[in-house]
Amino acid sequence: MDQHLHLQYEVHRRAAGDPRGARRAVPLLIFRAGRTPGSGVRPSPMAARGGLQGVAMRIETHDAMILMEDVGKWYGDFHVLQDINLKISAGERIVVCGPSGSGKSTLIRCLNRLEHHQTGRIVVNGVELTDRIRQLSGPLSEIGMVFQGFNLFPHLTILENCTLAPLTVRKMKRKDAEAKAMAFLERVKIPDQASKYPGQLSGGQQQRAAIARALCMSPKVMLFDEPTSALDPEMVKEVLDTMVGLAQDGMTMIVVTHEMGFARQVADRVIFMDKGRIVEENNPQDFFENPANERSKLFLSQLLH
Ligand SMILES: Nc1ncnc2c1ncn2[C@@H]1O[C@H](COP(=O)(O)OP(=O)(O)OP(=O)(O)O)[C@@H](O)[C@H]1O
Repeated sequence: MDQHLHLQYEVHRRAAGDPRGARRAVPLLIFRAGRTPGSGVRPSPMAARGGLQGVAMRIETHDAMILMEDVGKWYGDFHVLQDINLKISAGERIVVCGPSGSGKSTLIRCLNRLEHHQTGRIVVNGVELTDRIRQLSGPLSEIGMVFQGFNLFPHLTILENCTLAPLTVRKMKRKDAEAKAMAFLERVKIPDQASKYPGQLSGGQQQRAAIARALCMSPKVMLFDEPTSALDPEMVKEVLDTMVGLAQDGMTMIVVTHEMGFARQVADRVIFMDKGRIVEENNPQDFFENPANERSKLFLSQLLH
């Protein structure tokens, strides 16, 4: 489970000291949300000084919302992602599956800078993710992520969880942010939980609140990392139904899940990973009925037993 929920605050500042004025750089300064109850939101020391942490430059990727080219990543000596090549268009629904430890979470965490790749290139929404961009910010803040463990702020109400980023990152007026949050809480069918704290909700309700919170930032793409694995079986359906609704609305989605029924119903493509590689990329019908890879066949047969 991810313990590090960061919110990114974007501060636009003209690049200082560029005598030619040719590089219209937009420094992206990152603040970190307080992680202890009551600590509120504080800028990192560097951000408080107005320091430069990263420079984003728009890259033309044609119709690709997400582009991964020969991406590699290591944890120490362990090669966790190898030769990852992936192109995802706006509106596509991708399900990523594979055995435990195959690198699925790491792959999607690289897309929003919770992890850093070491080789190759990742471009998200026209922005290349370089080492200088430490976390999502600017155009990348339009990526929503939903974690297995919900990661709601426990000391904030559900409504406050949903309005925090729109108020601080998007600078929305409180009235508008709250109206938007309530609209999404209605959509995920928990408007009556708005004034409660996460600990007072069921797991399924917390996960739907987490989805509503992500939607409040008007994301262009949503990443889901095993969103139902921590839920009791009776709560899985309510979360999957919410995700199916999002898919039907045309949201670009990358979903790491073992819920193969969801994959069959929703996915445009299924990506199967093994030992850090994408070993099969197929439409759901072929993937489930005629998997091309021996490892996928074994994986699917084990799921059925
Ligand atoms: N921070 C880390 N440091 C070292 N190794 C890590 C780290 N995070 C993950 N790993 C290792 O990298 C491999 C891939 O992990 P990852 O979580 O991406 O796999 P996964 O396919 O999502 O697995 P699961 O289905 O069990 O969640 C695993 O062997 C894991 O132990």
